Amino acid sequence: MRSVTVKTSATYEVLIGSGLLQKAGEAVKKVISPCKAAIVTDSTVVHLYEETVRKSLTEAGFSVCTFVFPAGEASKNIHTLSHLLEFLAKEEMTRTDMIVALGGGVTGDLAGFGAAVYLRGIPFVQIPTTFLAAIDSSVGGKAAVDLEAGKNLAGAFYQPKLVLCDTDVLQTLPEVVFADGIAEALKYGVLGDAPLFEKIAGGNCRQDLEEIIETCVSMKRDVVEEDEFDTGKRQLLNLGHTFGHAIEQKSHFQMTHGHAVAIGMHLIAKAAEAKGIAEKGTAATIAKALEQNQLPKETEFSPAEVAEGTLRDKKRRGGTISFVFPKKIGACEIVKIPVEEVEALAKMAMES
Ligand SMILES: NC(=O)c1ccc[n+]([C@@H]2O[C@H](COP(=O)([O-])OP(=O)(O)OC[C@H]3O[C@@H](n4cnc5c(N)ncnc54)[C@H](O)[C@@H]3O)[C@@H](O)[C@H]2O)c1
Ligand SMILES: O=C(O)C(=O)C[C@@H](O)[C@H](O)[C@H](O)COP(=O)(O)O
Ligand SMILES: [Zn+2]
Repeated sequence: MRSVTVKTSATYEVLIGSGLLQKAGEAVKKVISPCKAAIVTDSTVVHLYEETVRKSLTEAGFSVCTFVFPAGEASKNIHTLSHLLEFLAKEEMTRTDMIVALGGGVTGDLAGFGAAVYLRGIPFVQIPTTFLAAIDSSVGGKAAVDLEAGKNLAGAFYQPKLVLCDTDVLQTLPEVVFADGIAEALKYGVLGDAPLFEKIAGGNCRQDLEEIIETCVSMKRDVVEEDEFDTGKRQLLNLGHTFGHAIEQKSHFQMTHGHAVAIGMHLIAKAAEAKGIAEKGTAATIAKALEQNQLPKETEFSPAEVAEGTLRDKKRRGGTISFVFPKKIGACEIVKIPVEEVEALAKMAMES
């Protein structure tokens, strides 16, 4: 088993390895005394892993209730959050009780936000079950729901007490969902680790899962420890997300996050090359890696539509929006773009 320690406003362990679901109760008990545990999970994961986690928690002395919501991004909204909060209240959960987020990034973001606001904050644990959640969303404390107006527009920074990443559960992931995680893993490669990018681009990442998860989580840990509240360096983790989030919102959240990030990363690499920021060939290298992993690289939306969605990005400060531009595979920089130039940038990205 591997372990990464994250030291932010709260300090916690990310445990990565096989068989962790069965040991969840004992692992959680080391950081939270036996109490009432609300497992939050979706309509797919509940049938796969809820029983194992429930049994393990019960054997360790926790009493368990379960909140289930319909799987998918379309559930990551204020209505599901409201149902979750009413459920917690009905279950008479108190400040010493806890939430266990069992699922992908949608579950983690929703449950984390619920934990942050219910009674102004109760403890929570992340048990990621997608590759994307394992390498990215379960760590760092960003919790949110989408608004119709845009992605993750209501949320909080709220760190978990523990992250249990059981690599066995990734075996049941459909390839298309696994590919969502590959898009975020490629992001970590483009941001700062060219060998990681090469390994993932080759399309064999199911073989080195533990190592890849540890590498990505460690990179995220380094960034989040320096800038927990997203005022500077952490914005680098938004590579591909500025256009990507706009595409998700324009698709009414039908396109998955990882697929939208894949397109966003390719588009911004093309724009960076056209502006002379990125080394020639960077966008083509990213395009090839996406193709080899069955990920999309272009959008049907127009530059005007993408630009319109982009204006709601959280990196907007008054008249400018910060974009993350690749310089080459393994290095990126943040550049402020005036709001009125965003459509031209999107056009440059789509037409080059
Ligand atoms: N908080 C953060 O830092 C952060 C980082 C990256 C992404 N995110 C968010 O994460 C979300 C995307 O997460 P996701 O890609 O995990 O999507 P998801 O949670 O919707 O999971 C994808 C699908 O896989 C199913 N599933 C989950 N685990 C499974 C398993 N082990 N076997 C079979 N099926 C399984 C789910 O039921 C779902 O249908 C987006 O909302 C995105 O904004 C947040
Ligand atoms: O943790 C971060 O910081 C990230 O940016 C990771 C992203 O992969 C993730 O999708 C995040 O939720 C996007 O953040 P947002 O602040 O733009 O909503
Ligand atoms: Zn993301």
